[in-house]
Amino acid sequence: MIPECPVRTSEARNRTWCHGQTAESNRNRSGLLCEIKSIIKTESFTEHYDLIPGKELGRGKFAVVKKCVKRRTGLEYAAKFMRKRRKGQDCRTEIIHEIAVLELAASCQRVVSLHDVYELPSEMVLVLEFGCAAGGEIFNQCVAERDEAFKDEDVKRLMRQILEGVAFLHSKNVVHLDLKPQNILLTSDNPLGDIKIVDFGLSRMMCNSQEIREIMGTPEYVAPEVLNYEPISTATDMCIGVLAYVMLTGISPFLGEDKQETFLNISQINVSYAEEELQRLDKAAVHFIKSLLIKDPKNRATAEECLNHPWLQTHEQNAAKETVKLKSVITSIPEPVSTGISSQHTEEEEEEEEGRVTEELLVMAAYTLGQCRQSSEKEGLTPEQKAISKRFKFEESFPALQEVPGEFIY
Ligand SMILES: Nc1ncnc2c1ncn2[C@@H]1O[C@H](COP(=O)(O)OP(=O)(O)OP(=O)(O)O)[C@@H](O)[C@H]1O
Repeated sequence: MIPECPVRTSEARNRTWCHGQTAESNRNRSGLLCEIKSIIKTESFTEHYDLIPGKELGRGKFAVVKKCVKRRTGLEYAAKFMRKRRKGQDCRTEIIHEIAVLELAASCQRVVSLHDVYELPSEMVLVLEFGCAAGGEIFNQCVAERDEAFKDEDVKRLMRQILEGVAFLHSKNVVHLDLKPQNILLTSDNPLGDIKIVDFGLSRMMCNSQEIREIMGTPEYVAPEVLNYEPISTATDMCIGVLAYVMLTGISPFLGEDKQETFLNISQINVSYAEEELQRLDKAAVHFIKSLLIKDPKNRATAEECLNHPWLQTHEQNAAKETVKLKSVITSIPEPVSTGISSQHTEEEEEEEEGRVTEELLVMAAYTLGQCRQSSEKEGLTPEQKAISKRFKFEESFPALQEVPGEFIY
């Protein structure tokens, strides 16, 4: 069952992504959507919005994102300015696709929402919600010192939300293909808010009859099949395992001394589970990561499966599941033959009984984990292989793999 992604409004829930068209006719051959519902405004952007001077929210190779205020309402937004031509190539189609994907995900609260679209002579401007992404990138906490970094409980909550967003996208056959800490924003950083997924510039629509093979992504987060030029699928997004590793430890598991070493680490799934930062973690968290850092996409856990992973269950959910299991074990035990001895329990006996039940629950939980670990080792999950990994360096950011003609200069 696809987990229901929190929706914004009932109106948003009813939005369709392809007005009067089938999904097939709205998709071109490379997995790009080509129809949008948004009205592209051609009047002057600055007539309606004031750019906040000096407030650049972010910059990618394709875009610069600036904070702005809508004159009519006084509300704040993030304006993403995207150049239409990049080194002589018309990239408008890619921008239209990004708009279409944002429209498709309009009912999912875990995805940034699109407010307005403008077309200027050389750029398109995507006016995105800002207030809900005011806490910045989760990258900042990933590179912070341990005392300022995410607590394990925070990672669990945020990871659940990321997976809700990704499961929603996958249910619509969209693969993001660039999930990394820079593309997961927070609604606030103190107190820690909720996540918003941004940047659908590399995303693609999947369809059964068509194989997509493209070289794209960011080196540390790219999946082995992308490096091997093998077909891309929703499993390609499950580099979420890398995200979980980074969020929990501050270490980028595949990062090598240079790009080649990083690629080698990825293609061999050269990842160390012996790092000190991993040793202190809940075993279920490590098992979660192991279920995703797998070479064969078919063997990786899906977003839905991840959402049901024991690590991401709340204490209450885990306890409820164990109680159900225990009840089924108890009911399967045959009734004892009556001996004529009174079966009435005293209060002390009942208390003792409860104690035994708790003990039994703990044993069952441990057994479940042990079993999972054994089976994943059988599936060929890497033993403690030596990997070259290290903490992030602020200045160290690889360019996206895709050959992008020219830098975006704004
Ligand atoms: N809605 C938003 N609110 C606040 N900041 C944002 C918002 N959207 C994007 N940003 C910031 O701007 C950065 C660049 O945006 P985005 O990733 O969409 O651009 P891009 O050119 O497609 O990037 P890349 O080259 O990494 O693919 C983000 O990493 C984020 O820090």
